[in-house]
Amino acid sequence: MVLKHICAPENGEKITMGDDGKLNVPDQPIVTFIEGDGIGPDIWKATRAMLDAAVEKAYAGSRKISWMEVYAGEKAWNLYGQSDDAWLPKESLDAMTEYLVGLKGPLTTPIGGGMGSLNVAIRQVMDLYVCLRPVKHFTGVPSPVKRPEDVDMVIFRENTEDIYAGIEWPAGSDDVKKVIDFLQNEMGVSKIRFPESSGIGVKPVSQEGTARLVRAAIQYAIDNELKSVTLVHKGNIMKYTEGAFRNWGYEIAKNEFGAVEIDGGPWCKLPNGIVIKDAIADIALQQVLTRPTEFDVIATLNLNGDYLSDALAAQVGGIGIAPGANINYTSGHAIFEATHGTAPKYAGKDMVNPSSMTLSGEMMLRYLGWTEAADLVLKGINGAIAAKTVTYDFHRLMEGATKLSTSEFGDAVIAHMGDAEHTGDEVADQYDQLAERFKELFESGAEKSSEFAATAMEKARQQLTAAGAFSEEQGKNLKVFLERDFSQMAQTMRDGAKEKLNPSRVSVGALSSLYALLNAAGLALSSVAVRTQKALSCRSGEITSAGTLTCISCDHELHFKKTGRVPPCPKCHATEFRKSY
Ligand SMILES: NC(=O)C1=CN([C@@H]2O[C@H](COP(=O)(O)OP(=O)(O)OC[C@H]3O[C@@H](n4cnc5c(N)ncnc54)[C@H](OP(=O)(O)O)[C@@H]3O)[C@@H](O)[C@H]2O)C=CC1
Ligand SMILES: O=C(O)CCC(=O)C(=O)O
Ligand SMILES: [Mg+2]
Repeated sequence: MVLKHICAPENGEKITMGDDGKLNVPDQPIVTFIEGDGIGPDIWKATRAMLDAAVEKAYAGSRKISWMEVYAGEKAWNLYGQSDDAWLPKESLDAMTEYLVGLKGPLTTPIGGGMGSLNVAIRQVMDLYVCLRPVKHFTGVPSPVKRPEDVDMVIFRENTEDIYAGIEWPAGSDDVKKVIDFLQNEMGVSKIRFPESSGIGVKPVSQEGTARLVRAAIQYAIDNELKSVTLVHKGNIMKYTEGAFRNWGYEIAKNEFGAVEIDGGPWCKLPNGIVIKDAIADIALQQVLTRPTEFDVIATLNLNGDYLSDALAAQVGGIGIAPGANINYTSGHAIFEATHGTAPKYAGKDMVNPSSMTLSGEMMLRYLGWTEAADLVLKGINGAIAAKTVTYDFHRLMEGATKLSTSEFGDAVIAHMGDAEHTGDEVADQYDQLAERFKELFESGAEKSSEFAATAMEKARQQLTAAGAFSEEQGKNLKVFLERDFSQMAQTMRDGAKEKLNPSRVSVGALSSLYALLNAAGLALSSVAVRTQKALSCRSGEITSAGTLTCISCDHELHFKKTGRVPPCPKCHATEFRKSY
């Protein structure tokens, strides 16, 4: 590809899509970015610093993003010669297509005339058919509703069709006269109230477009073990577009996912219990506010999705913390961007909340499989909000908060990435503390043997007991659990089953410490005593690190995302479990 203004970074490789439908992500992937108009440069600068810091902290230099700037909007217009096609240069579209994944700032769209939306153009040209917008409350964020924590939804907005397709003609133009003439004389339309002064827009909604959107939404609900998918439409009025969306949506659920109707339909249920239902858009807008717990995944058309995403964002603290992604799950192309626009009155003031773009970056890291870095971004944002160090939008609604600029907030988030982990359960926190101290002591010693590991673990217990972290007896119990998890994990890794360790869980608590230690020590710890299966099993009441516990009696699985206390089996009440990762 010959590039005029875009410079491919010297270091870095392309992300590609494999034949198996999975992304191949090198350790130094080239990721495109568009700064954007208005507040775009402010939030991009802070976001880049936060994402780079998270990646550096998570992977200590073994992974790094090679950012490549591509141009759109005002910056492109100035750079590419101030012509009509300079707003979104072809080479920018080509580069975003070639490099697959990007992060984008907001772009201005004039109202009531002028060029069409560049944002919509990127989605259409790259065929990014899903606009994915998760809406979730962060503890401590001010909200106008009583229970913002009840809002935990993901919007799947169709991104390439509907009235957003940009097929429209202005009132009085020759084109609109032709269209109205055709409608009246060829199609027998008599319902255009003021034909002489009407503008006309066209709303294409296809079966294929609906199917791929709804398919992605249902798959997401399955992958994330959610309870329902709601098709939101205005199909009572717009029967052959929005009504068809609803009908095609149900067909996909039945034909591709084995859904069966509940009580004669149209609601239906997948074999795993996920309910597929629908709601007319006006009442849906009320119900997401009054009964948010009844919505998990919302699959909807382009315009409805646009309205719903800003309205829902308000319930969890506003548009300053509303991330999003535009994705084609088949080709792998994905451009991540905030839900909000260019907020021109704040442009260049280093004032607005960058979280919307940073959380879009967090979604991007997760999309790349860089879960540990994504978790650190969340940890940093949670930490900054918990410390009440926030930007103006939250500050104006929070008691006793400190107001930070965009860049200062970014620095605060980076600082909080290093906070100690807390599980919320005191004993689980003590266990994580013991694991972390054990790791530190082991790493600081020159010797890397299993004997030294045993010494370091005992020393960690003694030090923390002396420091008052727990009692003598608690410390002894915790050490038994830690020894068990350590041996179990060493065995998993010794069996060459490192890949069985789900990386999304490895970054959490004791599991993270043990993983880092065993990963670094390698074969030196291969002689950690192999215990009997009995001694390696976990029992109800004990503490254990993140992982999967399988009931020895009925094979029911419990998925621990962080360190916690083992409960009795919720299915058969047995008390003994096998652990895996
Ligand atoms: N994907 C995209 O690129 C999008 C582009 N746009 C375009 O953006 C332009 C401006 O649109 P507009 O309707 O003003 O909507 P905006 O989303 O740009 O801004 C509206 C208001 O939302 C609040 N806000 C937005 N971003 C932030 C942030 N990061 N932190 C805190 N508060 C924030 C501000 O509210 P307050 O003043 O109350 O603090 C702001 O005045 C238009 O040209 C539009 O077409 C719009 C949406 C998406
Ligand atoms: O393209 C635009 O200017 C606005 C788009 C928008 O509001 C959105 O995609 O949410
Ligand atoms: Mg919008």
